[in-house]
Amino acid sequence: MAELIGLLPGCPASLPGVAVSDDAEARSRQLALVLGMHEGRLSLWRPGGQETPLAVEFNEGKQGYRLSHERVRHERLIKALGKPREAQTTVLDATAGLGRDAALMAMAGFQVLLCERSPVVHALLADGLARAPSLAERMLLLPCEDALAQPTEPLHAVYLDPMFPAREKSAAVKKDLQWLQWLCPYPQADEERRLMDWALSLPARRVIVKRPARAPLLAGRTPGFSQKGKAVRFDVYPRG
Ligand SMILES: C[S@@+](CC[C@H](N)C(=O)[O-])C[C@H]1O[C@@H](n2cnc3c(N)ncnc32)[C@H](O)[C@@H]1O
Repeated sequence: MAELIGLLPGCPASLPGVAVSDDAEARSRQLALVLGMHEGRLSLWRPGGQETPLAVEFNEGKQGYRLSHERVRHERLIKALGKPREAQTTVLDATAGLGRDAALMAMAGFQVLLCERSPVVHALLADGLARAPSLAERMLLLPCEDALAQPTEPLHAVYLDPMFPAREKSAAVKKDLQWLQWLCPYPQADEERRLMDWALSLPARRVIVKRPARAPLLAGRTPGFSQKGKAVRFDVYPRG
């Protein structure tokens, strides 16, 4: 599907898509989405659409609020991570997406390695990090091709948040989530199993999996315990 994205002037080189000169051309070629610079940020939007373009922004709005130092320790994800052993504070976020969860972990004091396999999402994330230098000191975005690589350094945790189909009834699924769903296909059962096996094989003290509250277990694996919220839960697989 990625070839249906229009790439406006100013996009990073070598992204999958078709070069277009402006929004009007993207619309006339019936492209579903365009990527380009909007208000100084690399952004994704629907050609001719009224929605706010999607960009990674760590400093403003709801995300900026969630990232205040006082707030992050109340986040379930941070509780699921538990206390790191001294000098072993690195978390590998293997499904980084727009980096929201990774930023929470970084604000809580972890060093976060980020993998993202979608080149377009990777480019949005890289752009957001370039505009948030103090956060970027604790968030290292690995090259796109390094997804599912084999890090050798001891990790505190591996974090997985694979795509999961939105609930049928939520007609109000936000546009940016819809666009992300369009860019990043849902994993098939065998891919979920590979992802989980890979995560469990890494030198980490725990694997944490984010799921919608009522979703089945990832790859059918029973966790040691879960941090449950109304909408999502974090399944924790301690590794000793
Ligand atoms: C639900 S989103 C993650 C959202 C993220 N936790 C956040 O806070 O923004 C899932 C992301 O994982 C990525 N992904 C899925 N499988 C992957 C893999 N094997 N390696 C790297 N990224 C993967 C998808 O491209 C998608 O961007």
